[in-house]
Amino acid sequence: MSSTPVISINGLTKTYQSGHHALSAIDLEIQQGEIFALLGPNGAGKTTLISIICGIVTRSAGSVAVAGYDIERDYRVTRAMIGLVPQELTTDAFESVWDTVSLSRGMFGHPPNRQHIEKILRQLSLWDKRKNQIMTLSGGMKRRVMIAKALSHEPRILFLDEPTAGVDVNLRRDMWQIVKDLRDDGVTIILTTHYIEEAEEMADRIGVIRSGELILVEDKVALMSQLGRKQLIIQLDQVLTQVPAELAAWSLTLNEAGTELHYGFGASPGQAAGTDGIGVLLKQLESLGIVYTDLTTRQRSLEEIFVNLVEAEA
Ligand SMILES: Nc1ncnc2c1ncn2[C@@H]1O[C@H](COP(=O)(O)OP(=O)(O)OP(=O)(O)O)[C@@H](O)[C@H]1O
Repeated sequence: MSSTPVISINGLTKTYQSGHHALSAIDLEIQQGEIFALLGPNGAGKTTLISIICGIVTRSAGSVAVAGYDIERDYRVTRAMIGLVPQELTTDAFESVWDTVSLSRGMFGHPPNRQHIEKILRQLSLWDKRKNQIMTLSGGMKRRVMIAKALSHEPRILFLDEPTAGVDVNLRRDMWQIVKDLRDDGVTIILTTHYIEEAEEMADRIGVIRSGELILVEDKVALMSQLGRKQLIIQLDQVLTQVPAELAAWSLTLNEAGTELHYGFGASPGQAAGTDGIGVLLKQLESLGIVYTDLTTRQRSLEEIFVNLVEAEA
């Protein structure tokens, strides 16, 4: 991945005519060739943000540049670089797959290019359906047509607004593969999602948006290792009524039944670093005559991290 920002957003603010503040001073840079997932609850401002970049909604303040071009002053240039797959399916039901996708290319003023249309239809497994009317396709195939339409004018950047909302597990996995293949072709991808699993599976970076504020932007792996502390569960041979005072320094917690001690460790400040501390802890338990029957560790998932984050900010 190069470090050239393909999208630069500065102080972007949106207040709808109703007076609703949908976005507050968003600063964000999207790097060329990355998959960026915008995660947030309903009404957080995800669609508003991508609609502004795509020129569908006007900004109230701030600036957005795509490859250095301003999205309002140089609208035609920036819009031509962008493909948008909206949440709602918008296609003419009576048109054939081939005509729909070809027509979409023409709307961007591009001359016909049969080879390109064939390539994307094959890539999206739509080639065999190219003569079919859209209305005869399954929901999953219709979604693929939406992606094909968005790719028809060879955009450098593809926005996917909740690409897998309401689709079954198999199709979701197919979509993930399609998105990764597109990234391998050099397309920068920005997707919005409610599904943490989706961000965890696909994204290089994750932005969390809540009530119009971007509360976090982080590399996925770094995010998971910074926040994803591990937990050691010590199964006890006896029932304790409380954590022994001698172990106070370890910030242990006892489960309700008194049969398990829980120890959080990892990269968080103030905690014993790494796994070295565990050996010391276990020796100390032994010296206190506390017998354990089993040890397990678990890593927090991005889902837990996300829920904690949104709750902490609330
Ligand atoms: N045209 C509009 N006029 C007034 N308010 C709007 C308009 N469009 C969106 N909003 C409000 O702005 C806020 C952000 O909406 P937005 O669609 O960007 O959220 P979202 O994060 O995409 O939500 P979802 O996950 O439900 O799609 C919401 O409170 C919404 O009701």
